[in-house]
Amino acid sequence: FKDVAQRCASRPLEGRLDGRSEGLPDSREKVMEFGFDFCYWSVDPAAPNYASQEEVFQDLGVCVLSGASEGYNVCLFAYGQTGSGKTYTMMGTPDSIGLTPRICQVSYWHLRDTKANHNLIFPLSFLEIYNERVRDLLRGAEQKKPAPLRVREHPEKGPYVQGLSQHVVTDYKQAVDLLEEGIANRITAATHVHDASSRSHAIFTIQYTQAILENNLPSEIVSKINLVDLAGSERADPQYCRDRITEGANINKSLVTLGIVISALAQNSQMFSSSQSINSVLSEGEGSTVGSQSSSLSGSGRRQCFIPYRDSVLTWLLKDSLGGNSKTIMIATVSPSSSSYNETLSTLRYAAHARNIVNKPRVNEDANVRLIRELREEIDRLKSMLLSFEMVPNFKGIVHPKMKLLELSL
Ligand SMILES: Nc1ncnc2c1ncn2[C@@H]1O[C@H](COP(=O)(O)OP(=O)(O)OP(=O)(O)O)[C@@H](O)[C@H]1O
Repeated sequence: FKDVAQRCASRPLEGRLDGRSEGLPDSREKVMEFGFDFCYWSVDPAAPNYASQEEVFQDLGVCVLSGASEGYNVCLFAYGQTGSGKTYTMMGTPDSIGLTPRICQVSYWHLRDTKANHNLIFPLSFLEIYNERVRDLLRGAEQKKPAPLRVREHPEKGPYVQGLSQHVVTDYKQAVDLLEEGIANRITAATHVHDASSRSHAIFTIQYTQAILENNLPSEIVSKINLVDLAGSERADPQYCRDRITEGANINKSLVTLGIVISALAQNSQMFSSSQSINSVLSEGEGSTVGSQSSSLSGSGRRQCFIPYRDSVLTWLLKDSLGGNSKTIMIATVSPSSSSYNETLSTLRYAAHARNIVNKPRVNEDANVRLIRELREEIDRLKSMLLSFEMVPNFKGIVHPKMKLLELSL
């Protein structure tokens, strides 16, 4: 991703974890290095380097909001082992609200400030993926046991959930009520480390919609903000009941697929950037004929990896966020406990792969407005061509067939 950040948001240890860490030094003394854009420590609120929710919001949440207001799709997702602080970071607690409500809060401040223009609207939706099925978390009491929703793919807009409810609310209070309703509907269960572990992946989506006037035409820029709280990446304990084991297997399946997708995208991005640098070296050295040679080199060399987005509902739904038109931030949460060494290492490796992905975000322009802009640019280009023909002395008085065509097309 272009803007990957890792949050090493270590939380205070709970009794059970504490007991197992016992402050013993870790025997594995090999130093491993991982890069990151931001690193936060949130174990002891009294520590001078303690990172508050506000600080995390100022770094990451503001980035999300500025990307969306510029017209880009933005995705922020939290990945890490069970109990490491994903839900705390994404949602927070009533006393310490997390990224999602803060992003809503600032969005609705914008809405209030620009209300006179009626140019902003933010439909919200909230879903969870549980056992590879999509559930609408905002269906209310109307459906006791809602049928799973189907994922479909639009040729231009990409994957979407058919029948997912969209809620247009007008202030922060209503947005937070919806968020709380969704969180309460989410499936949680006790695991060996966490009493209320999220057993599903949750995706809260804000359709950041701006009505604008471009080229004197009313148009809309719709940027999608996906805020994703993943289920914990832990191994299923064989002593759990059957439901927990099935859940664990499905969580692992989707997280393993996410890992494969991230690795494949990272590999493709690296291949692309190395073929770009070969191209530039060759073209610098050998002039114009080399371009075709080098492209065949990269073309006939290693082939781009296939990206198995459809192997899990999670990766299918996040297809654009992971490898397409989106600015994406990954938050990796890790526990300070030495008993979590392996999980921590695997989380950091996951994040290190994600850092290599280069997405291609673009402003989501209205298709008609884009067409008009492109046509105007084409007219300007043709006009300047015409002018340059007229300026060439030999062409004075001679009606070149291309000029005739140009005049006709203008
Ligand atoms: N930085 C923090 N400061 C204070 N409390 C925290 C912090 N991070 C997490 N906690 C608390 O630790 C507990 C577990 O955190 P949380 O639910 O966020 O974990 P999780 O990674 O989402 O777990 P799971 O994957 O099992 O859902 C919660 O009670 C939460 O409030």
